[in-house]
Amino acid sequence: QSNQFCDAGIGYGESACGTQISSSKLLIKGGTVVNAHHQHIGDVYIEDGIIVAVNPHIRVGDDVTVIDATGKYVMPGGIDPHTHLDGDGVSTVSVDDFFSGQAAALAGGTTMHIDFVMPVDGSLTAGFEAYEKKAKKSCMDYGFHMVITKWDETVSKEMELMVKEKGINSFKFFMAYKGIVMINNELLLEGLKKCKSLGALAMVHAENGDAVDEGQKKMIELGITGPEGHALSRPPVLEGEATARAIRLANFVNTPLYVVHVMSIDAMEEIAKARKSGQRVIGEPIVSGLALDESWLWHPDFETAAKYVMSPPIRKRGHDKALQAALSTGILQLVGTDHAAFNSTQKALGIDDFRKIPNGVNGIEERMHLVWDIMVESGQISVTDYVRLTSTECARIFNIYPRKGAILPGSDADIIILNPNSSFEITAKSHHSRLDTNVYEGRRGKGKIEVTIAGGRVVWENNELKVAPGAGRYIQMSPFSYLFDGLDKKDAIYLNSLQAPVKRTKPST
Ligand SMILES: NC(=O)NCCC(=O)O
Ligand SMILES: [Zn+2]
Ligand SMILES: [Zn+2]
Repeated sequence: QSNQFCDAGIGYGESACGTQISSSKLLIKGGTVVNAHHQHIGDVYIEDGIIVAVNPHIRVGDDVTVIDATGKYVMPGGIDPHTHLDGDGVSTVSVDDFFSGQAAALAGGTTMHIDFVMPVDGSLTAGFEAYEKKAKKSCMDYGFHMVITKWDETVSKEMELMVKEKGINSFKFFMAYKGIVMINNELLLEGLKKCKSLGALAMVHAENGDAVDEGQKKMIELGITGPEGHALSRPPVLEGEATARAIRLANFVNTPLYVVHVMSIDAMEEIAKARKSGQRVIGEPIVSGLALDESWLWHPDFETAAKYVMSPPIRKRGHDKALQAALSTGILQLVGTDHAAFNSTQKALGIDDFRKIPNGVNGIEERMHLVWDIMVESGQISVTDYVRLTSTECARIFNIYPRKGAILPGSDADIIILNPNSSFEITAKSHHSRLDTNVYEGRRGKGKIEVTIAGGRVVWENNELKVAPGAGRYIQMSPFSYLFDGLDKKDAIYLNSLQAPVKRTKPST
């Protein structure tokens, strides 16, 4: 398999890179075109990066590049709602930047991702500018969420600026990582209120950070310093508690909530309960939570065990199956990756103390294949469901549908062609991430993404990547997605119910 993209580490320029196929007119012929609500056999015609027509038979001239998709699925490119490219760990920076991470994504059928911007010294503006710079080398489209780590008038004003001028429509709050980025209930409440007023989606990393801190100290006292201590120190109950708390506070404020990386039955059941009661809560499992179990953390080889350290931890067998079932029944709505790539040398920072192992696993390249294999091949979901969970629902939640997440006239030409009769194999040797390891090493499955088209250009074909830095665009996302529809009515009903204060007589003296 050729690895034909330019490596930022060895100094690249446009001329050194594989050039992206330049034909501005493409016809994808005879495939099964799948959208979230419908599938049919047909042709897709693309001009200048936009889908122009989707019809049973489209005739074109000689100047059009034709791709035969007979017997294959033609679907919207994946959108990964949760990545950390070029991301700051506590003591080290992840190895995949906006070029290598995106190249890997494209090889795996993902054509857009939404990354988390960390503020710089508490400043959202400085954080945004830093990520704008990091993302200059992008070879696919991307958007940003913004992390909130402190609260004051400046942060509140900057949130407004991010939404009104910078195209950000979601803010993330860490309920864990005590002493680093963890926020308390008071800040979470302020943040939820501000999000509501801006029509921005509040997102939470839901673990009880105080209890995690306690759990970590206990493990070290017991002499459990290896990667298994990571799982033992932050059990599912702490994820369930924080998820429940965030859900209740969002309910109190009457604003939608997005729970990132749902890893446990405990958290999933809180989301199920809230959704059943009518609350607008979105649950995002990630591919590692669907595909792996915690037993790896007990592996006798440190390097092997450490590569599975992420937070919340990958759980015991049984949680994976429950999360899959929750996806198939609509309790959970979309799948992310939380791609945060730290290599073996970086993971070895925690050789004597699991608390120092950088948190994060790969997934940006593997998500689309694994979700197909685990969910579609197993018969748990339909092909239309697959499109919804990997692309369309993300586009809807972050208000970029139908520009993204659909194969419709007028949509961006971000498309994959998947051959259900072919197979994939995952290895660190052949993957496109800069990581020297892969948590899915050796995994095989059915269904292979043979072609990826991003912005109307064929960037992955015949196991070859043809990408160039600078081709990706920043996608601005506007506030007030469908999740906000009608919320004001609930507020009005509540306010009306307060209009009749109780008339009390004063006690006679
Ligand atoms: N998840 C993880 O372990 N690392 C990335 C940061 C986060 O999302 O918590
Ligand atoms: Zn997180
Ligand atoms: Zn994350």
